[in-house]
Amino acid sequence: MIIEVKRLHFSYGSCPVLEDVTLEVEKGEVVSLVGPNGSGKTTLLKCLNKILKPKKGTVLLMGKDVSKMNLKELARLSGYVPQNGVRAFPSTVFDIVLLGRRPYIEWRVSLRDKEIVSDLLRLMGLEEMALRDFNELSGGQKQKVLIARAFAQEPEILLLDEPTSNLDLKHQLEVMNLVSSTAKEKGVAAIISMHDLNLASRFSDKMVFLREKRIYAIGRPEEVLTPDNVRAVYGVETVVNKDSGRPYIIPLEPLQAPKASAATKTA
Ligand SMILES: Nc1ncnc2c1ncn2[C@@H]1O[C@H](COP(=O)(O)OP(=O)(O)OP(=O)(O)O)[C@@H](O)[C@H]1O
Repeated sequence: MIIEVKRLHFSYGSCPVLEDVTLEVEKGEVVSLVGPNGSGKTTLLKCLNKILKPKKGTVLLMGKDVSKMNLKELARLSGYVPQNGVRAFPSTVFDIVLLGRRPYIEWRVSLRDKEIVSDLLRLMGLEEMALRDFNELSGGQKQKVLIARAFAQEPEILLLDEPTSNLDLKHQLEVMNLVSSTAKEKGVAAIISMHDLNLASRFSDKMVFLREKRIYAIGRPEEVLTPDNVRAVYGVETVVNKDSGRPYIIPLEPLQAPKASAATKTA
């Protein structure tokens, strides 16, 4: 098992956000974290990457307690792409992606480091902007550069927080295909928070539904992407279509909130 989360609890101050979260991810598995706004997806990813410290429970990466790892060790193991792109000092796209090699660079950048970066820029269609200032890119372009940086780390684990939120349809598919093929070919374990349930269904081996601080459902998309689960987690009626292999949903209507009482209306 590459990732093992055991009975994790997390609070911001006195406000609990995650309770009793247990999760296992194997080599080569792509797991999507889904759930409404504020359900704790980002918080969970940050606990996995030692950015946040859980109140209780453990996170083991490759069998080792993440709280006992130093930053270099963690960076070799895990590539994290935050939700809202970072602002960097003026630096080129090439140099930002090269930062992903930092855990491996001892005295100076090697030819191999540069080749890895060039290959990734080509693979992700970023070659033409290699010498542009990162801060001048569009939101989607920045997102792709940060994903390339995470890949440059050659990690065993990828933690991606809404990696496709700023991407157009074609780039969404390109990035998700890249994550999926890297997972399968290199045995990387990926945990990805997402809002697009259909994209999650198409590319994940497992989906994790978070609701009210806890895991509400976990399993293969065919098992858990059901109208009942979507209603319970999001409060939306859906039709689930299964005619193309993986299930995909067609949202109908949000469930009606209880009608306001006469007293409330006239107040
Ligand atoms: N730094 C913080 N301090 C206090 N509360 C926070 C902090 N960051 C997040 N929260 C709260 O923790 C809860 C979970 O937030 P989190 O960002 O993990 O959710 P999410 O599922 O990633 O949401 P979204 O889908 O909107 O990105 C929310 O109620 C949020 O308001």
